Amino acid sequence: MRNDQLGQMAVFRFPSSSYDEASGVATFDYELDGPAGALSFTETVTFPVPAVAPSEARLAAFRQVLSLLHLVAGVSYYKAAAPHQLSLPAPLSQPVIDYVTAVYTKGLAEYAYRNDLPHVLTLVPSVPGSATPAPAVPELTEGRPLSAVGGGKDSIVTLETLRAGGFDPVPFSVNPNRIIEAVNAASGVPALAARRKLDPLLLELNGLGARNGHIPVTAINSLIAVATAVLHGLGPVVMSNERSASDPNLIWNGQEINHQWSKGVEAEGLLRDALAAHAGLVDPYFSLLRTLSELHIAKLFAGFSGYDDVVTSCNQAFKLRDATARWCGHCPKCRFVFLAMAPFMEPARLIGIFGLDLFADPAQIPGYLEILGIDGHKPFECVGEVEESLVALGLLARHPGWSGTPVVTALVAAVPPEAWAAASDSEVFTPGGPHFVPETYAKLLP
Ligand SMILES: CC(=O)N[C@H]1[C@@H](OP(=O)(O)OP(=O)(O)OC[C@H]2O[C@@H](n3ccc(=O)[nH]c3=O)[C@H](O)[C@@H]2O)O[C@H](CO)[C@@H](O)[C@@H]1O[C@H](C)C(=O)N[C@@H](C)C(=O)N[C@@H](CCC(=O)O)C(=O)O
Ligand SMILES: Nc1ncnc2c1ncn2[C@@H]1O[C@H](COP(=O)(O)OP(=O)(O)OP(=O)(O)O)[C@@H](O)[C@H]1O
Repeated sequence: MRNDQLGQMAVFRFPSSSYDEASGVATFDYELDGPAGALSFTETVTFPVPAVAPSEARLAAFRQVLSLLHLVAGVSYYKAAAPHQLSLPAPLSQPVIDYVTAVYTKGLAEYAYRNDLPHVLTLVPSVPGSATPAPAVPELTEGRPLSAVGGGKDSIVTLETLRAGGFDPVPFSVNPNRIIEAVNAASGVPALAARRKLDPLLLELNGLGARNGHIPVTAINSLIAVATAVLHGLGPVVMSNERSASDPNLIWNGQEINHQWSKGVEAEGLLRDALAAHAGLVDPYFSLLRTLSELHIAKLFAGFSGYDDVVTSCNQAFKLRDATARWCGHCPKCRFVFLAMAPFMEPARLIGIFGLDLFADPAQIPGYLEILGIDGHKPFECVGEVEESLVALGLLARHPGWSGTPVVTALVAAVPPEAWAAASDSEVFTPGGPHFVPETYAKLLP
């Protein structure tokens, strides 16, 4: 199939899905169709098979979560062509339609912006009828929490906070690579894992120049985590998504473009409502760190030195091919995390974690000016708010170990007086904003 044929695709469909209880393999089929012909894709997710067979009620709820995952995981294949029609396969309740619509519009907003495809922002799926919401079944989400581990500082803070609070969390990851495995080993807690495999045809089409871009991967990982928790008789899925994940990078065509949309609080609320309506799950998913800034989380992370040799937040280390061993040292996320951790660590410790000293290298200055809001817009990466970066820099200017370094010196001189005035320590270290943390867990937060 040539690239211009892909451009003519008119509709994206969800032909079928299946689940094999013995092997734990779920299969999700997708189809792009248009005047130049159709293309079919199959994605598989292999769930850990529970030692004890789940009850009928649990299995029924699990299958409902799988049917939602089928819809959401389609974004990877939809984006290869971005047709105007999204044809959902079955009657759905309104909260599910709302969530799926948001995943394909707001979750793909960065992709739409970068590929200049404004129609994606206003996509309206076609649905063959409406379904009645499921009755609530509270016992399906009572149990040990499942703590999603991505290998970075945030999920380590969550895992350790849950442990310290006596919640006995089960670490869980999708496609754990050697970094996540090393983090799990450092925690000493036995972990669960699911394996997700993209259809190789997608990568082939990418190679031929198909449309490509960012997808709301947290939405997919979250649903795989919820499905695993339900299957294994565990409690809520606890995420580590911070306050700043809800902040857009820019406005385009009157709509917010947020690289981290599926980590934001709007996505969290919509997903919770969809899981309640579709599978009867009560409080199945929340982010423990929702009210905290990235800087606050970095401060908490500094209290857990047992992960220094393994923690890695750089996205380059999580590519399917040619991944870096740990921190790449030259992306916005590396810059931001180095800046956020530095006020709370002596140079030797932080340089040990990263394997290099970003503040010794003047070539890092232009990238830092973006993060500080002095140049360009907030980078399309998981970085904190401009205010947090300014507060961190203010702390570094007074830090004996860091204040005289070439990068800190240059950045302190570059920040205009009005920017310093707008940055307030108290806001950054005061938890705030909307969240869905249940009462029993909220007491764990500072
Ligand atoms: C690791 C990474 O940043 N990947 C993005 C990158 O992909 P790249 O081509 O450099 O390498 P691969 O990750 O190996 O992917 C190969 C292609 O496969 C497709 N694909 C991959 C995963 C998936 O779930 N669906 C897919 O369709 C895609 O076509 C890849 O080209 O650039 C891509 C294009 O811009 C991005 O789509 C890749 O992003 C991954 C889905 C990914 O895992 N990204 C996370 C690191 C990420 O962005 N996390 C956000 C969370 C935001 C959210 O709302 O969820 C964050 O940390 O802020
Ligand atoms: N492979 C994965 N499997 C399960 N959950 C994941 C995976 N990758 C990320 N997550 C979860 O998704 C959320 C967003 O991921 P993100 O990469 O921002 O977090 P992180 O790795 O904990 O920390 P950092 O921001 O330092 O990278 C977090 O709650 C994280 O635990």
